[in-house]
Amino acid sequence: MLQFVNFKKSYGNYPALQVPDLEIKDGIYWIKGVNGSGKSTLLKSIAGILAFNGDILLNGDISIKKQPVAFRKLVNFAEAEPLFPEFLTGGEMIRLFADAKDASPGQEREYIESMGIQTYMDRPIGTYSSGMLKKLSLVLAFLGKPKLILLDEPLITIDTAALKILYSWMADGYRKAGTTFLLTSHQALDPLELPEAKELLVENQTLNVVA
Ligand SMILES: Nc1ncnc2c1ncn2[C@@H]1O[C@H](COP(=O)(O)OP(=O)(O)OP(=O)(O)O)[C@@H](O)[C@H]1O
Repeated sequence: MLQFVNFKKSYGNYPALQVPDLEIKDGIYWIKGVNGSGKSTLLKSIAGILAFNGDILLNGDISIKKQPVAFRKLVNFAEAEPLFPEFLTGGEMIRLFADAKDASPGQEREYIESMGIQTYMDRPIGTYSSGMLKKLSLVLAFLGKPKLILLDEPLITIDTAALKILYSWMADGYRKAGTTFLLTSHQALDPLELPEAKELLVENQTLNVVA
């Protein structure tokens, strides 16, 4: 589902991450690695936020370099510490994303209600707490018909009820829609909630599938 071809990301002279040749099959993947190993660099590169050398292909033929719009329509990303324009309301942000990602009519309403964030959708994002912001960013990450959802530290700052909802969205996304998930987390995923989760390890400036 995701293929790295001579992938190299450097910051100046520092070679942060290299993945010469690796294919990741459909699934739910927990990306592990110590602080500074390159997990966020990996997700931001796949999301098309960071420039890098080499290529990343989706479903064997959609290249992030050659078909960036098609690629990014199918890949959604929630950042570890999301930053949105503070003057926009959550509802406006969601409508923007729903439009850009071709969400089906009413899809955003289902996610808003499921996460229970409808009460503050008309408030400017600048007034949100970190957990409120995180919930908004998680809703945005599920809009449209993504083939791949990247979640950077999705488990931090959200309350236990929201955590359960996130797990159920992921399980449904994978089992019913065949969406692949790559998520980083310094805390363990609940094996009862996501028994199919496999591990990827970022270590020594590269990425490996854990057997
Ligand atoms: N903008 C940048 N400029 C220079 N170096 C950077 C930049 N962003 C990240 N790095 C470096 O790249 C390496 C990987 O950073 P990255 O943020 O991807 O790690 P991480 O695994 O996500 O870390 P953490 O678990 O602490 O969030 C680190 O050595 C970091 O210092």
